Amino acid sequence: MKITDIRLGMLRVPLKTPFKTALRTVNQIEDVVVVVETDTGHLGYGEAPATAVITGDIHGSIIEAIRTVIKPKLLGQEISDLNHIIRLIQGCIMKNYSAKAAVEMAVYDLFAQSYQAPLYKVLGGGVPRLTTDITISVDYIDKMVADSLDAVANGFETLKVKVGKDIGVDIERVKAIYNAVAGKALIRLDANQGWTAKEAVYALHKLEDAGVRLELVEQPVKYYDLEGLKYITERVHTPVMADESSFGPREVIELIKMRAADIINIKLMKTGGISNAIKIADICSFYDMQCMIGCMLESSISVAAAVHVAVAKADVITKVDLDGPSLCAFNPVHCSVNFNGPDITIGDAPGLGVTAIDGLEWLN
Ligand SMILES: C[C@H](N)C(=O)N[C@H](CCC(=O)O)C(=O)O
Ligand SMILES: [Mg+2]
Repeated sequence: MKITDIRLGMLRVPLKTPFKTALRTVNQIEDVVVVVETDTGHLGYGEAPATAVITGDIHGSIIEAIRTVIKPKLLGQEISDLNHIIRLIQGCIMKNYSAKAAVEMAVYDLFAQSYQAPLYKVLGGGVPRLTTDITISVDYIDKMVADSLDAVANGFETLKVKVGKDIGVDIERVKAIYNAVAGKALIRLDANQGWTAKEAVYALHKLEDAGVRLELVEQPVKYYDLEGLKYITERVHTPVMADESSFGPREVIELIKMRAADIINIKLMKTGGISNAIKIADICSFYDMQCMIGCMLESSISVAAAVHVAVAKADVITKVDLDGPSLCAFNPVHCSVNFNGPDITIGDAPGLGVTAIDGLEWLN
């Protein structure tokens, strides 16, 4: 099975409601889709969102990195030489993690198809079902409480509550949601770098003293502020998770050595794909550190890839934030991973099991 072409498309899907974080507001998913074609007629699928404020990637850079750098290296490569192809993808260009992730997952898709097995089986197997949280966008307190109650009514038992705006209002936001969903849902916070270290310790102590039990707090401070992350981790009971501070294995090793965080959020768009996600999971497993698997604003192509990784690494990936498809107004991707509210299941189809994508606009 040899690679004969790599085609690109754009997939746009409106969100049910605007997605609002401390970093940005978004109304629709707008992702580059990668289709790797082979001489056997098999197709491998990948997807990359342009999350400029986190990864630095924009549509133009993703498209050009794939078209002009990655694709020429991959044409003619034999899918069974997976490790060689991974080295080509990871070594041919600095950074550009979303572009690498999209192409790499399409190659993994083909590799698993060549064994006629679902991807998670080729990655080591596991129980093909997960439960995801859902994001509650940062907003007026009443709106966030209403959104949280809706999410609980729709079966979600973990809420990822976005904060990181005004520290005083953030404390009130969390208290109001906690009281509204009392006992019915676990709450994890994501400040998306919006607080200082001192603000984070102040807010978390206030919440802890008020009896608000949080599962974790994600990326309270700027991505580069590892000392700040460590300062918080040492002072609060609530577990601290690194998201924007941790991209690849190098950052994870540094965070572990510094003891700067309790948990790592693995996202394929930060790691540059499945191969580094697996390395991070293995590093964390070795150091008895838990991981979350997360996503950007992604549809169910790339989120399906993350689901397969999470299932195969379930011993260490104990937390799941794969709500991209749940945030969409509809699911245009026909795929063997089924997203049904909080419940995610994988079918028996080989690879990622993508069979069709409604509304895909071809770029070449
Ligand atoms: C969608 C997911 N639940 C999430 O919240 N991801 C964000 C970044 C998403 C974005 O801005 O595209 C995160 O964990 O920071
Ligand atoms: Mg985050």
